[in-house]
Amino acid sequence: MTQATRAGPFGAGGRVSQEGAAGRAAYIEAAWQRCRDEYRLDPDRPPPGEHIGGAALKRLREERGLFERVGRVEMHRLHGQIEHQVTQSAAGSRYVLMLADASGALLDVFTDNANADHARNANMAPGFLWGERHAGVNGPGTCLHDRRARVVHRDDHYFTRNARMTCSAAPIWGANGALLGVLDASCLDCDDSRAAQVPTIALVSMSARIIEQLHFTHFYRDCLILRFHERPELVGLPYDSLLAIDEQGNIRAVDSTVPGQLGKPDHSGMIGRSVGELFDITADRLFEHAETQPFAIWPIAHGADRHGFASIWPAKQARPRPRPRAITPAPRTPAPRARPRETAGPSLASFAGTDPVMVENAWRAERVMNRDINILLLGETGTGKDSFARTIHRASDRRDQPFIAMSCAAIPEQLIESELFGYEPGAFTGARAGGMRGKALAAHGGTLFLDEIGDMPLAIQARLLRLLEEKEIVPLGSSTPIPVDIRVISATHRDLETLVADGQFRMDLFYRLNGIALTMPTLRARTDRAALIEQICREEAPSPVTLAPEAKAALLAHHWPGNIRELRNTLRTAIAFADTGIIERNDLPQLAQARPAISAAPRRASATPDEKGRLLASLEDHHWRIAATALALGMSRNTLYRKMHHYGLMAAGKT
Ligand SMILES: Nc1ncnc2c1ncn2[C@@H]1O[C@H](COP(=O)(O)OP(=O)(O)OP(=O)(O)O)[C@@H](O)[C@H]1O
Repeated sequence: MTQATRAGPFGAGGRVSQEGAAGRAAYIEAAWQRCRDEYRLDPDRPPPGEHIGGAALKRLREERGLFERVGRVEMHRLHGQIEHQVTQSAAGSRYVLMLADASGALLDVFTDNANADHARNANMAPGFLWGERHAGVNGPGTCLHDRRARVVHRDDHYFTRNARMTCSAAPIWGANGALLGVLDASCLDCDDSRAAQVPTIALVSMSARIIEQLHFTHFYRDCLILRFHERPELVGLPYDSLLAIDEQGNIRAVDSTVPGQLGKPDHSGMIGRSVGELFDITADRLFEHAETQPFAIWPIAHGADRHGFASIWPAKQARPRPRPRAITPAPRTPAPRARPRETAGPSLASFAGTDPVMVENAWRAERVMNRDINILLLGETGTGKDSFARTIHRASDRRDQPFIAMSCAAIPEQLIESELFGYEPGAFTGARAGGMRGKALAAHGGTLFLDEIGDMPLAIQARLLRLLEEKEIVPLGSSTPIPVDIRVISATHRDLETLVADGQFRMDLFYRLNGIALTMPTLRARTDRAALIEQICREEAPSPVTLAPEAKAALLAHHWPGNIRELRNTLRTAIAFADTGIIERNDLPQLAQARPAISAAPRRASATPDEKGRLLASLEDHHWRIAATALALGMSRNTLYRKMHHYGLMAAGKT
């Protein structure tokens, strides 16, 4: 068939035939229609194959390292299996296997030497884009669009250059409904009928499932994995369903088969719930199983009439499970409080807890943290932007390099430039004799965290943009640029788009910083509030404490305008007062009283008339010590600095 005569399912002239072209599936017709009407592709004029470029491919592979690694192992196995079970050809397989991410970019290609040139000429090489928009109707592209396993047989392909192939492609799902990518087996020069593809698509779908499971169990290696199926002989095989259970006994993630197995529409109502809410087993019993009978298979029920079998796989990277809180008051000995260290801290998954928004944030951060993509963290004060930035840094491949934080709100405007870019000796009056390196250079090789980026003075924004684009700095008083290799994470509670609209923030800088924006949920919106309260109690208490039920109820009901920071401060104080080792409701007096206007008001609300006076009084009470004043007012130091700046409050003698 020549290009001129290829009509596809539309028939000659591009019209959709009444009954569809002979034997073609409806999904092929729909895909042709998309390519023609939506993507404006001409079947007779294929564009050249589109490649994402070497640097982008390198970043993509770094970012999808785990996916590619587990994919490659399985592709190797699948290739051998297809060769023996499907082609049964002594001359070797005619199949090329492809693994692509969810955008259709090929990450890996596997074939034998005989097909390697053919595959390369057909753009079957890492970095080429096989989404429908670039490659017309094809196995990986149409599978990704439809999110279902698809066979695209010979003339089903939109472009002639692919019309001798048959592709069998299956989606690969990540945790909590995310699409990871696609696995495809393409038979080059395929003479078999469409029906003959049935064994191939079955094998590809099974391999996609195996990749899903390997990825899931590895990604959640610090969790217990609960595996279940209605038939005991299928537990532990690729047919069963997987849940990741954290050390509190809460469901952190579910794989793609769980909602169907439990008769739910999707995963959303499950994340963050205790395992006991879905199954007839308590968290403690589950942990006991993990310790005493790992991998054993036992009956389990979910819902009144659903019975099945389960086994528990212990965490591969175990973190100690907290012991149940002692009810008997423990003698309280003063001990130094563990302070968070920058070099040690939770993994991304455990920082996220089980709140679905945070789980999604961690998932997305993991995907970009090793790429040249700037991360913008948004959210109210105290929601954990700074802590999340540090966690991302620790999880990234820059973890052994510096993490340098700079708050644009805490530094006087005239000093931000020199703090960030450094200066040469004698650059200005009052400069240090030896000059200063600046935060950007100090972060070389690591991460620069720009907190309160919305407060970055307009005058300095152009220099910051240059830093981000050119990856070099010019210290004040110098004319020689210094190359720097930094990853930038910025954070703000402010609405940057409004600042851009008001002319207070450069649009080009906004887009540059906003490679990916992650919004931190407020504490009151977090579904894992109860677990966070327990966790912070453990972190803050020198010896075990128990929360009385009324105290717990009050903590859960509180509005938390200061978010996790306020919660931590509240618990710290309560622990200090709870002499018996039990936090009672009256150890939480601040939850009862109406909150002072300055901390109860939303961050962007206009100030109350007496706010300045209240700030001044508190500053004086605390001898102008910023940390102590901020703590007493229930706000972050950044917020306090900003308000002081706003009201022109300065300790006598300071300028
Ligand atoms: N996931 C978490 N688990 C435990 N504690 C947390 C978590 N996230 C934040 N915190 C605690 O909350 C407090 C505030 O966190 P952080 O400074 O990161 O918030 P922020 O959003 O950067 O605040 P601001 O915008 O006011 O600077 C810190 O004490 C931190 O330890």
